Amino acid sequence: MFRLTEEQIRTELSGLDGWSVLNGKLHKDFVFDDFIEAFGFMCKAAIHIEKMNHHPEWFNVYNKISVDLVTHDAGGITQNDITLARTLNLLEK
Ligand SMILES: C[C@H](O)[C@H](O)[C@H]1CNC2=NC(N)=NC(=O)C2=N1
Repeated sequence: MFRLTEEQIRTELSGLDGWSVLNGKLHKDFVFDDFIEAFGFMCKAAIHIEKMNHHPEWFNVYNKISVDLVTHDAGGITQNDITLARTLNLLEK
């Protein structure tokens, strides 16, 4: 898996609501109604994450989840990170 160029990342970001590049990783802060909604999102996401074998760096406090996506094996952002970001946005609804 190859790292995406700045240009490719910028293009992909235009279709990824709420995501940005922060410290070389795709970043988004999710906010839910309460802790159970937030944790339920993490549970739903876990199924897709495991299926993709592509894992986020995420931090949860009560109803908020900060997510960072980077491909560790490539040392940067790859298509897998874009795909997972898109998947997380679909689960957010
Ligand atoms: C052994 C296992 O397949 C690898 O470590 C996978 C697991 N999940 C992963 N997740 C992420 N974000 N990056 C990786 O490079 C990665 N590699």
